Amino acid sequence: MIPKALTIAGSDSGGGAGIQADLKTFQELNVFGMSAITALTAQNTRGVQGVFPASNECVRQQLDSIAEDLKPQAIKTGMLYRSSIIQTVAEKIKTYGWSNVVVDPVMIAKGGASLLQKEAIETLKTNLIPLSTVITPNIPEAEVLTGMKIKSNADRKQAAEMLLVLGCRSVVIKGGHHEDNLEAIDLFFDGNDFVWLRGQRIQTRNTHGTGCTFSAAITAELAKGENVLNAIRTAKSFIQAAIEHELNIGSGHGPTNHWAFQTYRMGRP
Ligand SMILES: Nc1ncnc2c1ncn2[C@@H]1O[C@H](COP(=O)(O)OP(=O)(O)O)[C@@H](O)[C@H]1O
Ligand SMILES: Cc1ncc(COP(=O)(O)O)c(N)n1
Repeated sequence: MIPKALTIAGSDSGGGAGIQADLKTFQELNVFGMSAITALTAQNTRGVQGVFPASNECVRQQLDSIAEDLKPQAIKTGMLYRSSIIQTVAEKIKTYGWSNVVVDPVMIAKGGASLLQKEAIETLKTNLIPLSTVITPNIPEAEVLTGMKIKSNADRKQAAEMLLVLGCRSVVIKGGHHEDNLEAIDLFFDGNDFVWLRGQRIQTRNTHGTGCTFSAAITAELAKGENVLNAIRTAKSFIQAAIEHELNIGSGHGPTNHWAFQTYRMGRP
């Protein structure tokens, strides 16, 4: 069976984050990618110039069209923008019984633009996170979701425990925003074990779309039937290669290199 994955997210016209990063990542991991677009953004490596959200009906119909004909073995959510879109997505996940749900709680673009309305945070917590297999907040997102400051490793563990109480089955709190300048370390927790996933920190400004790419790689591996921790380990290796082998595209925060994992880690077939 061909593994198929669905991304429910925003479009990044610059090609480095959002739907575009997700589909490129699925493709690189040999997974057939599908998409439901929640918002169009006018965006490049310098920032977000415009946000044009889709109607609820538009999101609903995309999800129905996919579900009626194609069965994704895993799905991810990225930019959802407003509360009613989150509600629509949560309803459809339940209606279609979709499993292997990765929720990337995208809130703010690296340049500072808001990709999620403030009043939608509560809906994310109550409607969508309880349906998820894994959520992948960065440190600032984990702080918003828990209401606590995260500085030390002990803080991060405590935040992971609090996030599990929201009803997700597991969590990875990503360390890209941590002040450690030698390593980028992510923390996985599933209610039993804490696992620290370490990687060398690359000194670069080309980190546009790292979070999208990381969660898409987890989704692709889940679609193939991998368990959550193995999926996260592969995703960590995928994003490490994508940051390390930088492309230097654009004059701002450039995209990561989505073909680096295949080319340098796996060797192209
Ligand atoms: N400079 C870097 N060098 C190596 N890995 C990084 C770097 N920045 C982020 N990462 C990794 O990329 C992934 C995405 O993390 P992060 O940047 O925190 O997410 P987001 O894009 O949501 O803010 C994580 O696995 C993180 O450890
Ligand atoms: C449409 C869209 N979705 C998500 C992000 C977040 O990007 P990042 O992965 O760098 O946090 C973005 N900039 N644009």
